[in-house]
Amino acid sequence: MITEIARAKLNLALHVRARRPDGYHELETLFAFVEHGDVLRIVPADAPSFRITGPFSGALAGEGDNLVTRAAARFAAIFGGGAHSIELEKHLPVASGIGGGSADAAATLRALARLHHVALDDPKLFEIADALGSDVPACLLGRTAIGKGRGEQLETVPGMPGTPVLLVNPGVAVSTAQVFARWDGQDRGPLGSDPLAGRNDLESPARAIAPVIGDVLETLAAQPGVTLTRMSGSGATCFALFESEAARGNAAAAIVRSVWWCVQTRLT
Ligand SMILES: C[C@](O)(CO)[C@H](O)COP(=O)(O)OP(=O)(O)OC[C@H]1O[C@@H](n2ccc(N)nc2=O)[C@H](O)[C@@H]1O
Ligand SMILES: Nc1ncnc2c1ncn2[C@@H]1O[C@H](COP(=O)(O)OP(=O)(O)OP(=O)(O)O)[C@@H](O)[C@H]1O
Repeated sequence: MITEIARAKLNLALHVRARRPDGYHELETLFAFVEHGDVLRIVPADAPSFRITGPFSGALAGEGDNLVTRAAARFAAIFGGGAHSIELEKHLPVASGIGGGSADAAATLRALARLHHVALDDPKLFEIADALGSDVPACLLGRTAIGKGRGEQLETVPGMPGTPVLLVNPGVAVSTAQVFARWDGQDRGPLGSDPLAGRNDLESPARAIAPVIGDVLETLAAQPGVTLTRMSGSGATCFALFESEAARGNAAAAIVRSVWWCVQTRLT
């Protein structure tokens, strides 16, 4: 059995530069990953099977299609390898800006590659990832990186491993396509030499759809020891970086009294 962690993705900064004729947007983003994530278990089997367990399995129960099974089908079409029994233990909220589905698809590709002796840097794996979604190549790479284009042009950069992080989601699912559609079309400039001094251009359109995001950001920014507060991706999950684990713990204790999903983790 192969086990892979599908780590949550954060956009430490996300600059939207242009709307493209194909309906996508040109981005400049700083991708980072945290320790917390979904868990994927894959074992070769006589017949294919797929089951979802874990605290957020219910949100996906009614959907016949899943990025995990799509990734497995595309892997099989290119590399072969037969049937598998797959379990996805869902810990990340769905449609929440931290790339849960993308991380699951990437973890599926990594697990199958390990099982069938395909090199993790095989360009065909990246082609499969690219076809599955804009965030999947970054999740396959799984390292701190600047992303350009649709998000698939990646350049690794030094990360800040071990930095204490608090993830907070107010329990509102936000559609990525709807948030991009509300972007006002104004280019506010590139990522600078310090991307952490940047911004998330999807924050304003996401807040128009889910105003509670403003409350989350305000609550996080008010916590002692916070060094950065921002929304990730198209929302609604927001994150805060802290100067110490103690400061993060105190913030989590204050926030956990609300009904918001709140997880203490670290950057990888
Ligand atoms: C917001 C981010 O999470 C930032 O990392 C990504 O840009 C979104 O990545 P994703 O969920 O993997 O996105 P996809 O599944 O490729 O696209 C979902 C929808 O988001 C919009 N989309 C996505 C990526 C992009 N660069 N421009 C877009 O306009 C499109 O309407 C698309 O139909
Ligand atoms: N394994 C999966 N986990 C979560 N969502 C999935 C999965 N497979 C398919 N989906 C579909 O993908 C949609 C987006 O889910 P996901 O959790 O990846 O969004 P997200 O966190 O907003 O991603 P991003 O940050 O890439 O925009 C869901 O509404 C769901 O219908």
